[in-house]
Amino acid sequence: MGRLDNKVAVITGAAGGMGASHAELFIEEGAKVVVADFNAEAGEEFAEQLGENAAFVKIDVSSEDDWKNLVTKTEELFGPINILVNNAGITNYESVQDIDYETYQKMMKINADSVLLGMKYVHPSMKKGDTGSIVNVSSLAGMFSLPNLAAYTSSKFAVRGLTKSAVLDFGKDNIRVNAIFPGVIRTAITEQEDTKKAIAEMVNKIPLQRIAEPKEISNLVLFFASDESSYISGAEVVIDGGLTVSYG
Ligand SMILES: NC(=O)C1=CN([C@@H]2O[C@H](COP(=O)(O)OP(=O)(O)OC[C@H]3O[C@@H](n4cnc5c(N)ncnc54)[C@H](O)[C@@H]3O)[C@@H](O)[C@H]2O)C=CC1
Ligand SMILES: CC(=O)C(C)=O
Repeated sequence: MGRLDNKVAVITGAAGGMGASHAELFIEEGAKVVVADFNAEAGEEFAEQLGENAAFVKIDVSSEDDWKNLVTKTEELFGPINILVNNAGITNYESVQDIDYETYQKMMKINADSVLLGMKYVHPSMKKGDTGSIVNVSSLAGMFSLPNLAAYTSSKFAVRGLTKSAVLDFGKDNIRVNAIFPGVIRTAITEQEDTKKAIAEMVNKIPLQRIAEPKEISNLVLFFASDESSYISGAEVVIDGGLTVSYG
């Protein structure tokens, strides 16, 4: 028996990075998975690799119309949604004084507004089942700021706030909402040329002395997605190899 048997899951940003790792694990555990991403080429290929229990649906997570379409398509393919992982996100390494307003707004739309839209439009579908689970992906930068991360930090603090609001608003529908706060994980985001130096400096400070692999985050997401966490809502779990001990 899988830990997600009979569950329908939507994972945003699942064409690559951590989202793809979550999708693989969810499929192994018996879920039906919608790989939701705006990278259609990678997303389609990946969903095909995952097999008949996966499908790709194109979405720009900052578009209201795309969310409506995603919910309709998911229900047509697999039925009502039980699990939503709001994972898609982008980074920007600029300071408060240097960032231009347009870039700031784009970051907020993709990283934060997307979480509001996802929860808002998936909620009616989740209510059709007995229970639901939403996992919102913040970051260490949703707990503490780091230099030159003005927009990213704002957006990830917003994810934390939106999670708290949804815990209160969705509890009566037996929908649980939790947030995770990853540290430094090996994906395209941390491999970018312009960020390598900053990332290396962070990794030096990690008590476990290494970067994390995506699968290590997927194990936590799986726990929140499954019924094993049936009485957990509003949890905020930092998963960072101990890095934030020295921030607190
Ligand atoms: N990699 C890291 O060290 C950390 C990452 N995070 C967060 O984890 C989440 C996943 O990050 P990674 O896997 O590292 O990133 P990634 O860059 O490897 O993957 C992100 C995925 O999101 C998709 N995406 C980007 N914008 C989109 C949009 N507007 N609509 C739909 N899909 C979109 C991309 O196509 C890509 O498939 C993000 O929210 C990120 O902020 C948080 C803490 C640390
Ligand atoms: C990319 C990110 O969220 C970091 C390094 O905190």
